[in-house]
Amino acid sequence: MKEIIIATKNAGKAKEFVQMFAPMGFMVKTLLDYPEIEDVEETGTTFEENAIIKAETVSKQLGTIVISDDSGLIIDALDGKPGVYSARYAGNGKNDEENMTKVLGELKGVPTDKRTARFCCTIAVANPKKKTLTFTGTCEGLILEEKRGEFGFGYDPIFYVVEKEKSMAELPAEIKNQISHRADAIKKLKAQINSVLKEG
Ligand SMILES: O=c1[nH]c(=O)c2ncn([C@@H]3O[C@H](COP(=O)(O)OP(=O)(O)OP(=O)(O)O)[C@@H](O)[C@H]3O)c2[nH]1
Ligand SMILES: [Mg+2]
Repeated sequence: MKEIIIATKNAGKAKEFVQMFAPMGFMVKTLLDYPEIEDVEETGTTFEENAIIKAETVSKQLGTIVISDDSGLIIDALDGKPGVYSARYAGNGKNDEENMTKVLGELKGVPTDKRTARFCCTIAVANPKKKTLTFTGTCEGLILEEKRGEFGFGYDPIFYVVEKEKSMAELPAEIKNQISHRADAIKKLKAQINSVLKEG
């Protein structure tokens, strides 16, 4: 079976990579399968920089092709925050609930038309023998005033997808995986998958 290694410890992302790559016959491995690999520090200021740092660091250690995903939420009324700090917006070690509570507090009183936001995802593919490639996807939406829905992960319960009239967490995985920022980036990656996964 063909195998891809995703340099992530985020179980929500890992599940979506499995859902989107298993139908193509890929076995997806993540850093949960490589406990010896230490956390990679995300020192970049953009999704692209962080995606490249994660993929290249792990690719060097494993000596093989490694794919990473750096993603997050950009909120216009907060000048683009939480952005690359999405995972740790409420502080290091804080969780999705605390991050959402912080965002909702900061947007209190902001009217609907000013609550525009987008999810962004950059996937990097690092190959020890080639230049690193990146693929970026986005998904537009609005930030709700309260959480809705139980599916997905991260900020999905407060992210409203206008054309579906539902929060991202109210959409089943099959739908999220057609419209999300990650789906958009993965579509671009899949279009070049054979050359991307060539070792030499
Ligand atoms: O509602 C959401 N739906 C999504 O589809 C989604 N994708 C990303 N995010 C948020 O952005 C952070 C990424 O930060 P991030 O790329 O550094 O990942 P991470 O630190 O969680 O894991 P790793 O891949 O670095 O190991 C995550 O924690 C989430 O808060 C999402 N939220
Ligand atoms: Mg991270």
